[in-house]
Amino acid sequence: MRMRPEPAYTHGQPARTGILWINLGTPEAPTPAALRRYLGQFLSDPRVVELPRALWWPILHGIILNVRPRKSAAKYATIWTPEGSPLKVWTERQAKLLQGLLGERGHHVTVRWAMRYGEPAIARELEALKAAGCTRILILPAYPQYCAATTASVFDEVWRWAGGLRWVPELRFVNHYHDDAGYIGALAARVRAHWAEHGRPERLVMSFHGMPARTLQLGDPYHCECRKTGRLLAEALELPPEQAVVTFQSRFGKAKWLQPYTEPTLVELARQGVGRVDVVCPGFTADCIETLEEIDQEARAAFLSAGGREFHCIPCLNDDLGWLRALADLAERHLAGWPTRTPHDPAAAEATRQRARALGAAM
Ligand SMILES: C=CC1=C(C)c2cc3[nH]c(cc4nc(cc5[nH]c(cc1n2)c(C)c5CCC(=O)O)C(CCC(=O)O)=C4C)c(C)c3C=C
Ligand SMILES: [Fe+2]
Ligand SMILES: [Fe+2]
Repeated sequence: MRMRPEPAYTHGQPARTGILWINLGTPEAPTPAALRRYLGQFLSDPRVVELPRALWWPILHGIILNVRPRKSAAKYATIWTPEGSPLKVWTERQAKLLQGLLGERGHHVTVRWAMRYGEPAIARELEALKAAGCTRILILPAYPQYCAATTASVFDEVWRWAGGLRWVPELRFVNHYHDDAGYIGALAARVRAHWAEHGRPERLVMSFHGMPARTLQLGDPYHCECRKTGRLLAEALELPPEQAVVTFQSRFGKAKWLQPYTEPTLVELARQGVGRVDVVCPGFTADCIETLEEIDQEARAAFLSAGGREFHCIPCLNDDLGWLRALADLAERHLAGWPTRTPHDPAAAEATRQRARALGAAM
């Protein structure tokens, strides 16, 4: 194994703790070129498309990366903000707020954020935490439901980075929080706030990102965790089971995906005479193309043209304070045993800086 040389000036520095908040990633711009780069990286991940390379490569490079970037870019253009892609804007803001909340609680931790695909890359942010003296790092994916395609792929990337290090920090990984009481409570409060302003729907559709159906048979807990989140949210809202529906969106490719599918379910509800539906996407902790375009634009149009009267897309958790407090609670539980309330020692830090200067290191 080849290990990169590492600066010795961090030796003896008091242990610092870092948290890396990680989301999926998003294109740099709503353009075909940026989408080709993003989709190329995303769809080359063997955790995402589990086909043999010899079979998948010609399809990806011959068809998908020639057709999809233009179509997807046009969709991204409809949701783009002056600050960039919504997913990136929210993810960054969540990290800042988490840092603030943990600081208020007296924790000396450094929170940074990263994207699994594109920038800021996981390796770059882990490197930054290490350079800041973090010898303990909590890996916190922005996915409440565990899925091999998302959560495990984040872990792969962390291990890849650690594999090239001489001094590997202590690492902890948050696997999932689909049934966390704080997360469910924040979702329920979000839905209730919407209802307080807009009245109640006839059905609450809880739409999660889909996955190929075979991953359920192969042992991925994702489907079960989505169903459980859906059940707990319906219970928290005291909804009778017939008013709450769990569905799966964003089908990709020709294979069978987890069912029921979101859009056909909404069309069927409209045809049955359901006038108003509200859709909430509990698997997305931040609004993104999947919620702002696929649900709020495409699914809305499908429901209304099938005879539905009123369609509400409830915003994701984003920068909701109740949610961020729940996230801070979750982080605190996972940090247990790491002495994060020990203040940073200025004298030791100065000694480290002097040592670095003596070693000629750039600080
Ligand atoms: C929240 C969990 C997610 C799972 C599980 C997931 C699986 C999965 N996704 C694709 C293909 C695409 N997903 C796309 C966007 C996208 N996916 C998630 C989350 C999950 N994906 C998010 C948060 C986003 C939004 C990104 C953004 O920029 O806003 C896209 C890109 C958009 C498009 O071109 O349609 C694709 C493609 C597969 C194949 C898959 C599981 C096998
Ligand atoms: Fe996806
Ligand atoms: Fe989509």
